[in-house]
Amino acid sequence: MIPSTPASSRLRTPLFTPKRMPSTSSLSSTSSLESLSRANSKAPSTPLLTANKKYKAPLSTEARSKNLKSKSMLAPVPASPLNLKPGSPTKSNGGNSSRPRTPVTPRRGESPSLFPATSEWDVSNVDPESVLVDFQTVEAGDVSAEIDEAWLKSAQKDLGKDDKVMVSVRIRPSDSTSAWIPNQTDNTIKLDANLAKNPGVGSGTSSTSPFTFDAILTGTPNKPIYTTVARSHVHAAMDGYNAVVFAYGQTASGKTFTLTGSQDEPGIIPRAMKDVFACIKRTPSREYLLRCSYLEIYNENIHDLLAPPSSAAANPVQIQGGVNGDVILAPLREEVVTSLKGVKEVLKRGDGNRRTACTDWNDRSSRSHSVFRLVIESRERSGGDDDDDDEMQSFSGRSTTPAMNGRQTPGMGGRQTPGMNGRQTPGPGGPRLQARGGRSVTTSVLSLIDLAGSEKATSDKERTREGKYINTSLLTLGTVIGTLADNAGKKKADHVPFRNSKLTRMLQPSLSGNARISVVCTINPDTSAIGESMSTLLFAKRIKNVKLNAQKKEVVDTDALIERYRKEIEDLKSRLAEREADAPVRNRRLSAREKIDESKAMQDLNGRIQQLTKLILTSQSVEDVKEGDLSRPSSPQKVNFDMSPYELQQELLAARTQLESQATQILSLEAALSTRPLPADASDNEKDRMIAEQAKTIRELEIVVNGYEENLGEPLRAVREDVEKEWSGRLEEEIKKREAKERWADEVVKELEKEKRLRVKMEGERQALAAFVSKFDSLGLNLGGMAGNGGAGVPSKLQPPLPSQGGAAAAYAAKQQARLSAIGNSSFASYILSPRRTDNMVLGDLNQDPSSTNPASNGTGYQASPMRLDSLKSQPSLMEQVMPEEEFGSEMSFELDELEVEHQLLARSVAELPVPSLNTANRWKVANGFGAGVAGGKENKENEPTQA
Ligand SMILES: Nc1ncnc2c1ncn2[C@@H]1O[C@H](COP(=O)(O)OP(=O)(O)OP(=O)(O)O)[C@@H](O)[C@H]1O
Repeated sequence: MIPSTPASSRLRTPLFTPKRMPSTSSLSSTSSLESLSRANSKAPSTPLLTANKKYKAPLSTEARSKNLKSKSMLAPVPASPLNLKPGSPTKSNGGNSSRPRTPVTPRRGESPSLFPATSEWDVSNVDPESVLVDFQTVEAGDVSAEIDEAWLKSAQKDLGKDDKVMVSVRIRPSDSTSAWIPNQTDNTIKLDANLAKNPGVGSGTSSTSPFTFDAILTGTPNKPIYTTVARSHVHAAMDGYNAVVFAYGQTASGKTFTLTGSQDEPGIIPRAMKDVFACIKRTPSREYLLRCSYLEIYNENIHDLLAPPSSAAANPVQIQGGVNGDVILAPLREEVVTSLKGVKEVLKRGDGNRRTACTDWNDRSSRSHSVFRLVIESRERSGGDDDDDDEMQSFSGRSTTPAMNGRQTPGMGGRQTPGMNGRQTPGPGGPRLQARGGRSVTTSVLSLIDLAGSEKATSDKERTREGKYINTSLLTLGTVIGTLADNAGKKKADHVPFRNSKLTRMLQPSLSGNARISVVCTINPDTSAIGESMSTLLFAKRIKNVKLNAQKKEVVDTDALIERYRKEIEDLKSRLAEREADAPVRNRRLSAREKIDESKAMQDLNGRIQQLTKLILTSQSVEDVKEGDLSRPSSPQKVNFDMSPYELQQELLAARTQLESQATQILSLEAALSTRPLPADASDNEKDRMIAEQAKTIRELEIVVNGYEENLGEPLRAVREDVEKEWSGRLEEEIKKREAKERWADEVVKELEKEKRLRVKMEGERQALAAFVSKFDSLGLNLGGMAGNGGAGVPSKLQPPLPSQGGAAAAYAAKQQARLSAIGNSSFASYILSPRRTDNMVLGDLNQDPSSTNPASNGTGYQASPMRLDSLKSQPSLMEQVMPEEEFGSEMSFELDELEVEHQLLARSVAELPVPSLNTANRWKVANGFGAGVAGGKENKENEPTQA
């Protein structure tokens, strides 16, 4: 699309000459490669015009003189001032305001004859069989003289074997000091250390470590570039492998110069075409069908550069998913070429359509990614035997020979893509050349790609918009390459975002591995471009790690094979029938040994028939797989409703074809099944053989299943390890907790035992005490009667109370009570001897009313000793009591101060006995707690020594 010129621009004097292709007339008269190169080369820039361009490094003297030379060879530019090419000022030089807007190279229109609505070479209009190229049809002038036998031999060895992308770096010549130090001996390149240190010049990177690639190339000549980076790939394509060569680098670094070249320095594309014809010339055994297409990706739209402008604009090329990961581009014109001249015309037409424009950095900057594709199909040359077959073939379709089940074998692409005008356009990779007479067809695609260069924002809005699309798609390419390299390095299968841009989507099959790839990374050596060059080198380093595994694509002539097998089966069957018919007569004459031999021969015949039947089925399956893997059942795919109606239609078509194919496969399997059962009279040998076969199949299946389990087991093992780790941690924790509890339980048990011992001891003491008390009670002394005081009055030291019957027990209880209260009420001792538990032997008994009518009283008002003893005895044993939870101090003593009690008792038993010692008396008083008044310290004081 030609951008409309803004009103402001229209007012200005048109001071520029659009950089466009020379007119057709100026080129059509020549057929030499030089004229092609000239046509494809960009208009050379004069030093004057490029002097103040950013990144537009002055070219070497050699390059400049060559450019000037090529300029002089182009169509003469009139001296009119209107036609003078203006300089492209830098932004600082006024930028947009002073520079007239440079339109994109006009698409078509200027030379309508270049863009015919239809072409006689359009593949849909020609019979492939009539446009084959072989060693006889190639003209001598079309071949490159550079291929010699020695090179061919060495190239053959490596074709398709390299599983890595070939990465080369080309440094554009420059008059200014180069920031990079190349070493062509060890193929390394590194940043000049002085520049890296200088932050004003460098890109901010301090890395001076060298990058190593497959080749480091310098200088202007394109021949060594082609020989090093592209020739082996072109030959691989001729040998049946897909091959891709592309140039990557910042704007104005020399990508187009490398791919297309100039008149004096033809680039990779023209040289590759010469090599293609040279290869054909050197291969007399094969015949070729060559067809080319040319497209560009501009602002994320794909334009067919060979299609008529009107239809191309109305029908942008769509990318569709093909079978086996292929992509189908439709509608895309493919033109058959039979000579170098034909290729040149196609290229010329396509180049005329390419969008280039003058930018701040490049007079003729590619504003799009351009892809030139050559589909190469070849097969063994016919010896003439199958010429009759040729007549049976329709030029646009496949063999009409019905296959075994009467089915029509689908084409390799599995479907025919309707073209723009309803014509049938095969997708790329869909062979037009038919495998026939047992001769298989090899198909490959050679893609030569000139990427647009990454660039910074320019002063022109349109250029900036284009730049954004360019940078975004290059960024996606970088991401895709990065992920592929990562996947290859770490053996991962991360999602690769091929669909994020048209470029990566189109390159998907190749980048996924099914192509030999060579990348030329072009760099501008200027110090001002260190950052961009560094990023180009990093891209180059990443793509080096992408793994490839290019496979030859071969289509065998299954129909011919099947026909041959069928004939042989018929022949064998008739021989078998003959033998069986005269078997009864013959068998009579045969010896036993001959009969065995005869039976063996029959078995062999049967075996061969079965083998051939199997082969027929296998050939058909192979064909199905090769022709689009349609026979293999696949899980239903999700329908992407974002697809255009056209794409959906294609999907529908593909699905229908797949259904048909599956139906066919069912038929084949049924046929196979019907041949399986053994005949009733099958010999033991035959049965053994079949059993052995089945056993083998089972073994194979077991191997597959084991392998599957191992693979599947891997993630499970990882999960199990994680779980084990987690649970072993928990288990340890639990064990620790349990041990702590056990320790605690041990301690509790020990404490309980201690407690038990204590209780036993206490019980012993209690019983001893009871015995002691009963002993004193049995003396019959009136300990509680206070006889010495006349039976009344308060006891004093001078008149201590006389011992009374049961008094010892009371005295003891009182003493214990006093002791325990000192220890604390909550103690075990207070619990044992608390009033609650000794209701009938309270201390207050000593002061009990003598007139008490208590039947237990002995008339003195005090409980009889036996009663108290009984009461004491009626106390539950300590051993039977509930264990108190508190821990009792070990310092608790229940020992009875027997001596003292005895002493007191003796003192009381005789009224006039000498007064007990002061200390003893005091202790006794306190211990016996003579009522509130008696116990009070005051009253005690009154009764103390003064009274004495
Ligand atoms: N190796 C070289 N020897 C001589 N001249 C060169 C070389 N490489 C590039 N040039 C010149 O430098 C200029 C820019 O090169 P070219 O157009 O190939 O860059 P590009 O990378 O394709 O830029 P863009 O991405 O903008 O299209 C052209 O005039 C070209 O002739």
